[in-house]
Amino acid sequence: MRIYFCGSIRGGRQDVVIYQRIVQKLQTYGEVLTEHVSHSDISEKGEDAALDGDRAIHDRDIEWLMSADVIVAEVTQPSFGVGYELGRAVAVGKKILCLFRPSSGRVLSAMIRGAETRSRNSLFQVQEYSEDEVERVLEDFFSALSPQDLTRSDVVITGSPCENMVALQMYSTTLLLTLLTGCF
Ligand SMILES: O=c1[nH]c(=O)n([C@H]2C[C@H](O)[C@@H](COP(=O)(O)O)O2)cc1CO
Repeated sequence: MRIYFCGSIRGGRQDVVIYQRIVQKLQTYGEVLTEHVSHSDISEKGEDAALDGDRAIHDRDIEWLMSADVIVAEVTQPSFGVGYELGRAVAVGKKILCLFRPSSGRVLSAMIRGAETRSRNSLFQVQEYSEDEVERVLEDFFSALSPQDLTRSDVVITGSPCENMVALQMYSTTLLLTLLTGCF
């Protein structure tokens, strides 16, 4: 399983110790693409972007994000980058878990809390937790994952299989007619 972990960098590094615990636990389930987010030698200045500056970080991370099976984000420390990553992940229908600690005294953005869908197989979940229960919260999340959750597709198909079949047939017929009329 490919896991993309989101955590604040330029938004503030106060929670780096909890990021380390999360990444360590995530590594028992699969490959954590963004392990560096938990490294204590990365400061609020961000990675040493020797390669090609911020564009290289952005393009690399978006490529990882799109290839990930599941996204786990620690959202207690507000971060533009994490918010952006979550928005891009929602747009392509990724399975997302957001972790928030109410003990921080912060109030989570409505654009994160309000994105939660409450159906049984919800793609976007917000989980409140306290530090001592972080491993258990992750265990519960991963043990409830179903194969359907693990989509790597960039295309979100919203219709029922039957509706999609009808749409495909109509599309093929239109294409055929266009080709035929183009020939005469
Ligand atoms: O140096 C970096 N490396 C990097 O991978 N990121 C990505 C991963 C994090 O989940 C997210 C953090 O965003 P921000 O720096 O705005 O807090 O952005 C962000 C930065 C710096 O903005």
